[in-house]
Amino acid sequence: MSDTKPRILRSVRLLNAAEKRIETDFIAPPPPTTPLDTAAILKLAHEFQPVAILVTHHSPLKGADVAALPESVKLIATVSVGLDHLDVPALLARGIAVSNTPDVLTDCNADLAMMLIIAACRRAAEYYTLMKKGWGHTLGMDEMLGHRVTGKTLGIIGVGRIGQAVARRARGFEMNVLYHNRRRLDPTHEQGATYYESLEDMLPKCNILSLHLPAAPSGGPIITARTLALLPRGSVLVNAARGALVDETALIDALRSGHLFSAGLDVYQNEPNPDPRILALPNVFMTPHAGSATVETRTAMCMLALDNVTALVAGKPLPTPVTA
Ligand SMILES: NC(=O)C1=CN([C@@H]2O[C@H](COP(=O)(O)OP(=O)(O)OC[C@H]3O[C@@H](n4cnc5c(N)ncnc54)[C@H](OP(=O)(O)O)[C@@H]3O)[C@@H](O)[C@H]2O)C=CC1
Ligand SMILES: O=C(O)C(=O)[C@@H](O)[C@H](O)[C@H](O)CO
Repeated sequence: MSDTKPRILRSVRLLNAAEKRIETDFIAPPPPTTPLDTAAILKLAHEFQPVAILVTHHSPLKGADVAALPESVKLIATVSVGLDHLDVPALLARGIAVSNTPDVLTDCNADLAMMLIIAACRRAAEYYTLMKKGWGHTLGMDEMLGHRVTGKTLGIIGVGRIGQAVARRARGFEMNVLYHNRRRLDPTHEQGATYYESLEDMLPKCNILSLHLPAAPSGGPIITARTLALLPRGSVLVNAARGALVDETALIDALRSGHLFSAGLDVYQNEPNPDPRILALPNVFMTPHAGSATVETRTAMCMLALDNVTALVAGKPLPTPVTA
């Protein structure tokens, strides 16, 4: 090991291609066998004095954690597009650059959102549970019926990279796509989707609502008892964005009462231990925050995070800097 190579830390073991690159290009401790929490990262950072730290949303760096980073750290490279685990203004104010991994995960997250939409509409969780129990009786003509996906009205909150990719997929299912952002897209990017400035106007028209906006660092949930009540009875909620966007008690009430037919969830307020009341609901199809969890995407995310470190140490512009 030559000490002329840059010293870096990562909070998780990366994919093999990225681990090989770390061996060749950087000096780093052995890959963690389990993800490091924030306290462990800070401790190691003081011992190791890295120039950059690769983190994920499992290891937040906010408030006092930012102040506690050693002077050696010049870049926090998050292996995620989401930034809600980082106090970006505080990091930038300390002169620490921030990078993330947009675009490379867009398609896989949109694929997973479509999986949740279809699974929630077609009762995949209940079918799977029945089959694992051994099935055992021929279903009646009107037993365990789901809802058709083709042709339905899909509302999307947050039509950025991932939201637009979901909208493209939805068009393949002949869905009518409505969307809400704080600002209307340039009409050339709308591709037939209809903009609603107000959720009050959009939600009553949705059969399915899919969330693809970021969680604001200090913001409350956008899906509450009030916004859920605006959805038509029998509609479906999908969240592959962030758990903090949904008031889970309101969601549970809506699923129990039948106001919502079902939900498809990849993210939860309390990860990795979601509310047991959600786990107990039959009409929720759940995945474990796996929106980007493919070999191809996770490899690309790790490599892009390292590309940012390489650029930083070479004094070049970061490929995917976070500016505010
Ligand atoms: N489940 C998983 O594993 C993954 C989850 N994600 C989540 O998906 C999120 C979106 O990623 P990506 O599409 O790349 O991000 P983008 O920044 O491209 O898109 C976000 C969109 O949300 C809109 N938006 C932001 N705030 C609001 C608001 N308060 N109300 C309505 N719309 C809003 C923005 O438009 P405007 O500014 O006009 O409002 C923008 O169009 C990430 O932040 C992350 O949290 C991402 C990857 C994997
Ligand atoms: O990109 C995001 O915002 C994500 O939430 C995901 O891609 C996770 O970062 C990924 O699961 C690594 O922890």
